[in-house]
Amino acid sequence: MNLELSALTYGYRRRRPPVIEKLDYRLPDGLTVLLGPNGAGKSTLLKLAASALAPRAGTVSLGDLAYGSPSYRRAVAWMPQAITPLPSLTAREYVAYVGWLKGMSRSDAWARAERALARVELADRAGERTSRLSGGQLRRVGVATALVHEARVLLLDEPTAGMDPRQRRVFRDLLAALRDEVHILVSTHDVADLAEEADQVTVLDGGRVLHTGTTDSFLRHAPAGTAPGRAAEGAYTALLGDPADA
Ligand SMILES: Nc1ncnc2c1ncn2[C@@H]1O[C@H](COP(=O)(O)OP(=O)(O)OP(=O)(O)O)[C@@H](O)[C@H]1O
Repeated sequence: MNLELSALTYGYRRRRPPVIEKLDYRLPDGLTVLLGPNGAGKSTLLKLAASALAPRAGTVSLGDLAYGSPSYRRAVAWMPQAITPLPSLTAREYVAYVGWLKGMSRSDAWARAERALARVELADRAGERTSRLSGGQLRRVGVATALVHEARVLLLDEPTAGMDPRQRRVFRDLLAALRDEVHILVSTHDVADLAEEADQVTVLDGGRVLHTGTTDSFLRHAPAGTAPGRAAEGAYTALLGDPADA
């Protein structure tokens, strides 16, 4: 059961051209990285997929779940760019609260919050107030909120932005460990960091899918002679054109 967008169109302002126009996209299995320049429409696409925005036209489907229904929202977890901590709640309370909001019983949510925090390696911080966690830890709490209600699709908007290299490593390992259980779509500007580890790479530009396919097929766009370790950047630049011309 894969998330599927068909002829999806969305614009923030009626009189302006849409930001996303007639977009067809099927989220593959595993870990997919969503790349694209500023303003390409990555966040908008993730919000539409999460049913946080209502499309102007087109459809979003996930099996037979009704788009935007409580069961759809339980199956699809979305982590926006900025996670606001609820200062008075501990990490465990926060994760359990999200589970409860998604329709779980209090006791279930509480028990699974513990497990979800262990999965993101934050069991030892479960009793810490969210306001005292670092940005990277807060994003791992965000992933735990998806695991608590056993989402099938995880939509992550620039989760590694602002993380130091060690935090990024922890986060990459976490996504790699989850890729067999959930379909993950993660937007990022860390081209080199995430793209080479992904199963699939999708490049969005001007609200259109410029490329989608396996990581190997993406990396093949790198010009011949690209230095080892620069393949992802080379492929990205080749697909989008030289930044000096942008
Ligand atoms: N709330 C909003 N109101 C009006 N226009 C918006 C709004 N949010 C986004 N846009 C516009 O929609 C377009 C796509 O924005 P979006 O945030 O989806 O791009 P993005 O690829 O995620 O960019 P970035 O990499 O900078 O986060 C941009 O032109 C942006 O200015």
